[in-house]
Amino acid sequence: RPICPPGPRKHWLYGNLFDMPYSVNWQRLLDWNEQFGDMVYLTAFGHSVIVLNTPKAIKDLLVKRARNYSNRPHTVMAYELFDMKKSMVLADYDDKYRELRKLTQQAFGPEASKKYEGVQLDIIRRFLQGLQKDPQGFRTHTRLLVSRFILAVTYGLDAETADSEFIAGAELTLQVLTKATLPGAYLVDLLPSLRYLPTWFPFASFHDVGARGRKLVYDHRSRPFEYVRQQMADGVASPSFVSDLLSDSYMSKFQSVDAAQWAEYIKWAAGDMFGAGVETSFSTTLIFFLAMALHPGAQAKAQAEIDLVTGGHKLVTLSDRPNMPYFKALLQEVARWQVVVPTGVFRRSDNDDVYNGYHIPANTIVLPSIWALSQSVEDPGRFNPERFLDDSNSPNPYEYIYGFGKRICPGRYLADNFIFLVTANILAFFNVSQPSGPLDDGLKLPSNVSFTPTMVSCPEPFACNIRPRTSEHAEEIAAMIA
Ligand code: HEM
Repeated sequence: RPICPPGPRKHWLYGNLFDMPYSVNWQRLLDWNEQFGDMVYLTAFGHSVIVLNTPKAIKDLLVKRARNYSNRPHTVMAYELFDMKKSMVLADYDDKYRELRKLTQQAFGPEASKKYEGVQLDIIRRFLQGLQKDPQGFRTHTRLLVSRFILAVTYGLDAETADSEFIAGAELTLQVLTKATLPGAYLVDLLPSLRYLPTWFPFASFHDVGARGRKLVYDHRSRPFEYVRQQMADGVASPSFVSDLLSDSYMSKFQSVDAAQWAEYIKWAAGDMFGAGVETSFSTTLIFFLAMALHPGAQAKAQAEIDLVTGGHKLVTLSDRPNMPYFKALLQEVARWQVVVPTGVFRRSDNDDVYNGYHIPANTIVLPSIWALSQSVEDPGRFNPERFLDDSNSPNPYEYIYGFGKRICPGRYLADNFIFLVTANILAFFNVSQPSGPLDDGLKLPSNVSFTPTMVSCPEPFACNIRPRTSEHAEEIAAMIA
């Protein structure tokens, strides 16, 4: 029988428990990559994890052998106790998932995504005004921006409704879910047999956490969904993921279940979008601010290009995009320079497998190291948009930052348009630079920022100066919304 792939030395009692890459240790990932190559294998208490470090290994397993590697890990807390097996992000790769996923890809596909440009620009105008009034609060404004964006495309909520009723609840659910989906965050996930302990048993407090989490998830998936249903019944619903998928043209495409069941699937899929879309888009926008504060030369080049294309005094729109090759390269470099989902979203192998002569046991957690791919260019630490000006030079980050194969991010076209519109309009109207005065408590200099070691990795709080480019720009921003 073939042996498992190589990996760090195992302790006689707890194996690789403390090596498990559930939080991102950049240096360790780099060392493993150099030491073990394509695949790194870790094991503890009967759980195994494989980190895939090369495009070839990722493609061979996650794409070519998709049938075996398209499920997610079943954590006791999130998957079972919170009932997240109903969600799209954690659902098993079965017929129901495939059908729902196909329709989601249509609803958020390249063509369909364009219809959200108007609502995205509305939200961006408010964001630019927020930045002008309170530039130091750029992190808070960015969070509000991306939350409004996701609630607008998922449920068609306008900014006022989203702010007043739904964002706080969605944020709270996201916090609780983020912890629960991390394999091993709760003892019950390391020792799943604990879940059979009765609720009154000491150490069984995870039952309470599970029951509270389940209620929270159910509430915050139902409320915005029911709101849209009511709006549809009243004939006033804006276009959105939910109103599209509940419409007759989509309903008729879904073969295997009745209307009530279909509505339940859509409710759960819609509830996933906040968790999947907010943190990723938030982090990407912050990384953009960081890159611009640190690289004034790249910023000036991008602004010169924007001015040439738009005349310098109007909102950048998607139609401007084909004429902005430098900005395209700059966004590719932002995406590569600091990837936001460094270890991918975990997968699970269904059956035993053999790859390159190595045994991969069934139920292994599989991590495609998006970070390793981002580092496989010349001088990876250097922020250098020029590397993407000649398309053939470096692998295109959009081929890995959104994941792989059957579970590749279905929000990628929406996210891509949105990130373009947000970042191009920041530079159209503002200069971003290093802070000049003393720093507020808890803030770092852009040159000194570290990134959270979480599945979606985000820059820690940092300071930067954000000022309208000229007094004319300042007036234009102020006039964007009366
Ligand atoms: C810059 C922004 C984004 C990045 C970098 C990103 C990245 C990713 C990655 C790496 C995955 C895992 C794919 C895999 O398993 O191979 C994923 C999954 C997913 N993303 Fe995104 N994403 C972004 C924005 C969004 C947005 C805006 C939405 C929704 C509107 C979204 C919805 C989803 C969903 C639902 C999944 C789960 C798909 C499944 O399991 O079938 N993402 N994303």
